[in-house]
Amino acid sequence: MTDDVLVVDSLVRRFGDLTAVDEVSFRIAPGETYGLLGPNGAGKTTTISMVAGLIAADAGTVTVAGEPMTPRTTEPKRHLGLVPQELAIYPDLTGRENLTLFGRLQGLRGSELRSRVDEVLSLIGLADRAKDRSKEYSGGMKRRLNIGIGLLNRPTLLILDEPTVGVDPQSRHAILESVEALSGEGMAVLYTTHYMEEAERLCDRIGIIDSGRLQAEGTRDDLIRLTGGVDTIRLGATGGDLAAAAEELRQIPGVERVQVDRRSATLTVKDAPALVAQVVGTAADHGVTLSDVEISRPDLESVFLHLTGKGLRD
Ligand SMILES: Nc1ncnc2c1ncn2[C@@H]1O[C@H](COP(=O)(O)OP(=O)(O)OP(=O)(O)O)[C@@H](O)[C@H]1O
Repeated sequence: MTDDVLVVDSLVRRFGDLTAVDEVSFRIAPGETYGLLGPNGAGKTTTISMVAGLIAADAGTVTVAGEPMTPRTTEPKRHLGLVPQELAIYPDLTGRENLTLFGRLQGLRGSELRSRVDEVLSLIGLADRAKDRSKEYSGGMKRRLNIGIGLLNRPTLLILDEPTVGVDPQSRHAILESVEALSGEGMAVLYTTHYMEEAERLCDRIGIIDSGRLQAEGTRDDLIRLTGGVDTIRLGATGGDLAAAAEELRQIPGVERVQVDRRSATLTVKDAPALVAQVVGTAADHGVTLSDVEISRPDLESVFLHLTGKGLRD
């Protein structure tokens, strides 16, 4: 027995000679946001299409809320809210009318339908535009309405397929905030993206997917550790005795290496934000005048590069 909302076990899907999804396994617990992070063509949409029971798997299983999911099963689909990449809204209907129509299709009626539509409109930040036809909405507002449709049935598991692609910054912000709010209410979320910033901000755990295979999985910090990643602090100097300062910088606990040239020192350290004040203070004690201080830390882009030898946006 498991309490996990979603269990994906050794999922495989082929298209002709291409194995689009190759032995992918992961789990999502209640209230957890799980990100599938990978470039275009990595297999994200194909994976979630099997999770949502839209297409059949060639091998492997999907279990939603304890029940097996296949294209033929209906019961586990009640627990799902699927927000596809493509918009599935009626442009001539208002936001409210769209939600009401889809709510009816899902079996909601009367006052229950009206109150759920109101709740969803406020969740997606469209309450004040509810009476406008959706064709008058910005691209981002249309996407938010698309997400709203996926929320009507109060899903246990919400699946969002690259929900912020091509949206304006304001709508992107609103979408990310809604996902955080839903997750805060205990909803499990499966979120696909090729934006590492979104995976870092939203996801409790992240699966890095490329060429149909899950290359690695874990929290952001777990994944960063895979790179053997260390931080760097770079000091740019316009004057003072950098070499003498470097001798002392090497003695600071947590500083692993210091490389010095005429105008700069680069420190390899364990935790740059925790050490930067002491580093700057030590340099100042040696009369070093700093022109700039730069911290860099490995991110999920570095992890992807480490695992696959290429960038996320190649
Ligand atoms: N119906 C299909 N027939 C043939 N090949 C397909 C089909 N659907 C997907 N593929 C291929 O499977 C691979 C994975 O595609 P998929 O759409 O799952 O990737 P993705 O990570 O979601 O990328 P994107 O964000 O571009 O959709 C790609 O090489 C794609 O061309």
